[in-house]
Amino acid sequence: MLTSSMDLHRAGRSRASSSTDPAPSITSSLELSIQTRIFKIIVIGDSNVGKTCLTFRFTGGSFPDKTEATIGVDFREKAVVIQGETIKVQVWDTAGQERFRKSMVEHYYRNVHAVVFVYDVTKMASFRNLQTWIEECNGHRVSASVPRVLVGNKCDLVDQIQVPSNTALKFADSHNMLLFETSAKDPKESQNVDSIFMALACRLKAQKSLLYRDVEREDGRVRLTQQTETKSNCPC
Ligand SMILES: Nc1nc2c(ncn2[C@@H]2O[C@H](COP(=O)(O)OP(=O)(O)OP(=O)(O)O)[C@@H](O)[C@H]2O)c(=O)[nH]1
Ligand SMILES: [Mg+2]
Repeated sequence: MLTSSMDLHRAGRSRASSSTDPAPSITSSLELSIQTRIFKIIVIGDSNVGKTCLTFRFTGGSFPDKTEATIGVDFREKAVVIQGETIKVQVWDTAGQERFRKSMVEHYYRNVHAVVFVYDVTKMASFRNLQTWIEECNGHRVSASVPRVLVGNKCDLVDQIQVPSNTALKFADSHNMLLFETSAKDPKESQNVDSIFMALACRLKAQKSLLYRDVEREDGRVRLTQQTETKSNCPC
């Protein structure tokens, strides 16, 4: 799992103060946690469409040399600044293979803030299967107000494209989703990959104020309870 710059920053601060007085260190670390909003974004789609590579490109800024099928889920995080506010984008890179995801599905959809559906532009079957992924999402009571986007990946394989852009666009329109066609592999597309997650983060910031109010302790761990309220439009 990658660590966000916010995590490093937070760890640094708490280490610095803990050498003199451990009590303020715990307090300031907790205050920072409370102040930082977290947007949970899940990435869904067939196995091999490039979910891991896309999330790696966004959070790590590169294309992984080698990937293996994701088992369960991999968490990746990135701190982004939107209109002066630092927000932690928590990306859930889910498993596409049924055998590696079945025990995790409930966790994927719980308290999700946005959904990214991915298909492979060189595999028509991965595009057709989107309907099944959308049904699974709807079946887990994900509210219609949760933003969803469609991503056609592997656009660098120009000679192998099977899913025409206009077909994908029609599908996206009919499901009220934005369409991004991109490549996790092509470094020239990296800004486009970033814009998928940034567009969602901006939209979420405009929609909601996720306030972390009630701090509970459970099994020795601190759990932050979130509350949602409406906010003004984001000009991003
Ligand atoms: N040419 C090209 N290959 C890609 C791209 N993105 C991913 N791949 C390749 O596609 C294969 C699968 O990528 P992954 O990111 O592991 O796929 P996944 O969707 O996470 O698969 P699961 O974890 O099994 O669900 C790997 O061999 C990647 O190198 C891309 O944009 N272009
Ligand atoms: Mg994967």
